[in-house]
Amino acid sequence: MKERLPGRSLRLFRITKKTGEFQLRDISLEVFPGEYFVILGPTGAGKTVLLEVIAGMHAPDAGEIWLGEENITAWPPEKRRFGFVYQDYALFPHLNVRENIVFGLKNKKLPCDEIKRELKAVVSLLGIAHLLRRLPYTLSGGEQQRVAVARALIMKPRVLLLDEPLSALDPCTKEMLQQELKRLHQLTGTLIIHVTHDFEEALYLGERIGVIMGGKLLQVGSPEEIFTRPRTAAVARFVGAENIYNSEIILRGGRKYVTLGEALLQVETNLTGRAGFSVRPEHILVSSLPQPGNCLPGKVLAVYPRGLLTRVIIDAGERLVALVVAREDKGCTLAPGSTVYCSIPPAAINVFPF
Ligand SMILES: Nc1ncnc2c1ncn2[C@@H]1O[C@H](COP(=O)(O)OP(=O)(O)OP(=O)(O)O)[C@@H](O)[C@H]1O
Repeated sequence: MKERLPGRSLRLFRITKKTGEFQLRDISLEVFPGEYFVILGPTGAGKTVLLEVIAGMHAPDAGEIWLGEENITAWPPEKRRFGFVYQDYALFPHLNVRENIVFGLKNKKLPCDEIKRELKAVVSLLGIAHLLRRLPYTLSGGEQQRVAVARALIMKPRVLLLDEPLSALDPCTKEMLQQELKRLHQLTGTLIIHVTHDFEEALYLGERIGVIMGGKLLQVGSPEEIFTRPRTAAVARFVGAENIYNSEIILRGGRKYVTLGEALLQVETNLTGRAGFSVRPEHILVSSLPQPGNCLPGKVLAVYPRGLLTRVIIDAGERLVALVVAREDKGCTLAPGSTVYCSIPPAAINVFPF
């Protein structure tokens, strides 16, 4: 875990907010000073509503928001001094890039030379000096988003809120901007809360990730934890662990096992009784011969080549999805109807409470 920076953490205590039919439910969370925190969830999960409650655009129905030692729940957005960057950039269309960026500082009636100094710094940070005279409609999506980030950063926000800032960009620009956001965060040490539905983006950027679904914060943890140790079937499914089952935990000879079809698979867990478990497709080793350890026979149902990886659907008593690197399929014939053996190391089996 990264060393905590001095400064103020942002804490949410039991936030509830109803908008129409939808409700944010009892959300508690602490984001640490200088942290890059990603809120990850599917469409309609409540990510934007949560971000807008944090920004002060909506008052929560219940619960409190604290910044350091101050209860800011009733503070209007301008008093919070949080930056907000939208998915669609929301630049003022009639102002050029320079005017867009300095808009907030001009409103604050800062002296001209101070505005110039701040502009120069933020423009060089984002590499957009050549764009200053352009109008927003002449900019690419990536350029517009850089300008939107500059406009937020120049205000030296106490917290920077990013609402799906990369989702309208092509994959190449998106990757470049991801790297820039990481670099900007390292340089400025600003506490950032970044909302996305894209778990690869969350894995790359988040120092910690909170997964939200149906208005509930289901899990908060490091990217590694969320990716390999989801604590519910819903989170497991969302982060791409396609093999999800329920089982009784069976104790035999001092070891614990779960059942998959007819097979017993050894697991590493403190849980007892009924439990769920998930296995990521890329953690299943498919071979033509039985292997030592957790290994179950199966019949190939379907094979879908996907470039370097092949997606294999196997009937192993239960439906199993494996992703195999073509060169590493241990010479077995991956064709529908062929018999294969699936090895799943105990460490690759994520057991969670039922
Ligand atoms: N003002 C409103 N009135 C009624 N319902 C609303 C309002 N604002 C949001 N909602 C509903 O709340 C739910 C959560 O919306 P929100 O925009 O927070 O989702 P999201 O997780 O950001 O999704 P996306 O990734 O698609 O942007 C949705 O079902 C939405 O229709």
